[in-house]
Parts: sequence; C-alpha cells; structure tokens
Amino acid sequence: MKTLITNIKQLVQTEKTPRKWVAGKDMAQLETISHAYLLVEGEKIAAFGPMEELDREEIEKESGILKEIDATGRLILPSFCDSHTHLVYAGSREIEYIDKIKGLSYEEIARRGGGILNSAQRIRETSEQELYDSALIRLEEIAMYGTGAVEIKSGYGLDTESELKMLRVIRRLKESTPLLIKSTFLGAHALPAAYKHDQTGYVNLIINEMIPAVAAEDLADYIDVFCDKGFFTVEDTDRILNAGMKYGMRAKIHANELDYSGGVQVGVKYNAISVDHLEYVGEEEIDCLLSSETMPTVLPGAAFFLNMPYSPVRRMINAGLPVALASDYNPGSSPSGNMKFVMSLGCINYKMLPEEVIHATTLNSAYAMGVEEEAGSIAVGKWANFYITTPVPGIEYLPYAYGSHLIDAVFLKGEQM
Ligand SMILES: N=CN[C@@H](CCC(=O)O)C(=O)O
Ligand SMILES: [Zn+2]
Repeated sequence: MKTLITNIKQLVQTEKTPRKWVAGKDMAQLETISHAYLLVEGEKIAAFGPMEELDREEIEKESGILKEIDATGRLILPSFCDSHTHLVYAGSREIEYIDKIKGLSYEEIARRGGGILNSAQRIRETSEQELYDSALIRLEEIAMYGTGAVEIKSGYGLDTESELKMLRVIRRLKESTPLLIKSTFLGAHALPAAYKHDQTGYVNLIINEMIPAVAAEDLADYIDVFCDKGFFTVEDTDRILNAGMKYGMRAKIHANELDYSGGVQVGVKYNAISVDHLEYVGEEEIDCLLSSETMPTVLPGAAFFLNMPYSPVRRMINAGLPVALASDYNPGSSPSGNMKFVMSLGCINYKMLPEEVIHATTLNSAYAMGVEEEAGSIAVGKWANFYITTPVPGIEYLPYAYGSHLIDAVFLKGEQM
C-alpha cells in the first residue's frame, strides 16, 4: 500500500542526512520544504521533496494501491517522541492535587505516604489486565495528540512481582500497538513502606532480585533511578546502574529535580542515554554533559504542575548542548501526555523558539529513548509516523495556540489512525 500526500504547505523537520541529535544554536535551524509531497510505502517513508520534483509516472508505474491525500494549507510534522513517561498506573491522584493547591510540597506529600507510594499501593491491588486496559486508553489518547514513540517506566510496583507486572504490561503494549515503545525498569523510584528504615536493604533487593528477574524475561531496555534529595543517593544510584549495566540495561535516570543531587555526574559516568528533569543544573553539570553522549531532558509539564523552578534550558543550549523535552505523563506530577502543550511550555516558560521545541520533542527526544534511527524526523527509511495539521499559518502557530488541537490526521507505521 502506498500513500501519496501532495501540496503540503510545509513539510517540517526533513532530513537528507541522518543526525543523532541537534545541539546548541543549530536547534534554531529547522529543515523544512514548502509546497512539498510525501510518499509512504508500507510502514516507512519512501520519498519526499518539493512538488516540482514529484515524478507521478514513476510512482504509478510500480505496483501497489495508491491512496492520495491533498494537504493544501496544512503542515506535516514527524510524530512526537515522548522519551519519559510513567503511563502505566492505577487510579489517579487528584486529592494530592488539592493538597498542593493548599500549599503542601511534593516532598511533604511523599513523606505522608502520598505520592509514588500511593500509586504503588494501587498497583498492587490492580490486575495486569486492568493495568493494560487503562494504559491502552492513555496510549490511544497520546497517539491522537501526535505522539508516535513513547518510553514507559515501571516504578509504581516497588516489589519484584509488581515491578514485573508493570513491565509485562509495557511489553504487551509494545506488541499490540503501532507506537514505537521502549521500556524502563525503575525499581528505585521510591523507598517502599516495608523498607522505610532499610534503604540499603531495598537497594540490595533491586540488585540481587529485581534486576536479574527483569533481565530473565528481557523486559527492560533501560534502567532508571530517582537520584535526588529524599529519594536515592549517588552511591545507591552507582550500585544500581552498575548492576543494570551487567545485564545490558543502559542507564536513563531521574536527576536534579529537587536539588544538585550529583545525578547528572553519576548518569554521565554510566553513559546514560539521558538524564531527566534537571531543575538544578549549574556550570559543573553543563560541563559534565558537554563531554558526554547523554541527552539532557527537561520535563516542562512536571515543573508546571508542581510549580517548580525552571531548568536553565537557555543556558544549556547557549553552552552548545542538545536538549530534549518529554511529557513525564504520570498521575502525580504531570497528569498529561500532551506533547503539543509541552512545546508551548517550552516556549513560554523556558524561552525556547518554536524551531527549538520541535527539535527537542522529535529528533532529540528520539535519541533520548534510543529510536533516532527509526523516528524523530521525516527521512527516507524511517517509520511513517507523522501528523497532518489543520490549516494553520505556519509552525509558530502550533505552540502559540496552546489550547487548540490543530491535528487533523495521524499516521503511525504508514496507517492513518
Ligand atoms: N520525580 C519522580 N518521579 C515522577 C513522579 C512520579 C509520581 O509522583 O508519581 C516524575 O518523574 O515526576
Ligand atoms: Zn519521571
């Protein structure tokens, strides 16, 4: 099956030569083609270019049914790659939202047994099938918001069986949906109540029991630790990442959300694919990241929802770093997976340009979840994961009109959803 889309007002984030990421001042330079065509063959992008170069005869003479779409007035962008989510969860936490409105901090709520431990209690009471069903609804929702690739973490289990249950749900989602999905084992998300006075004991459990069990079923692409004040220390993180690495799980961690935690440095030491959150980043962290293969990833939805300080994104980009943005979709700190809204937050709160937020939510976030060869740009051979907008004036309009959907059609693996 072939699909030919013609008269595209602007084909955005095209790539003739594949790149792993876009950094520094290059983030403001976006490759686009005006009055373009895009040809999809099966699950992949087969060709694209300006309309003047479209060779209709050539396309029609080869076999395959040709469906044609006229995209006059519309833009096409590669699907968002959402490189940090916790979208497998049970129940919701709007009561804590009220506590927050009344003035309690994220850490205070966590200390009272709310937060991650609240979600952990619910996960234990929920069957694998129920978890799968509710996560599937969230996945379908974010797909219609333009997301085509998503990383999903465990981390609300906090005991071996419950962590495995979450990861099996993620595996089923990988197998049953057209989204590109990566899974991350996050046993070190919070200290479960049973280990309240024995943090080392819980870290030992992660290392000696959970990691081998996760690896035995090949359930995780990455390993994560919440390395922050009040959660896991640099030493805990070092031990867990080291153990994960021995089972082939690359690091991808939560770092520097609540303080200068040392998370960036320990992440870089283990060649983490990304370090995420980054509210507390100074010169030392920037220097460390500059000499690394680690993608600094900022989660604007969580900082917005928790009213946190903003990560110094401009300083990072001005220093020459790449930056990725992700939704952090979870029931506690970011109950939304809307990446278009994440783009708007990037522009409004972090002073990023529309071109920069597009790079940050596509190619750079693709790198941050290890799918930059398959997704994150309009390039021949990549998955045909993209969306067609409604008629809009130009790319700036997408983050500007922050409450409007503006997505007319979604393609995943070459199929219109
Ligand atoms: N910061 C740590 N973990 C999640 C929050 C999870 C929760 O509150 O349920 C995050 O990325 O924001
Ligand atoms: Zn997170």
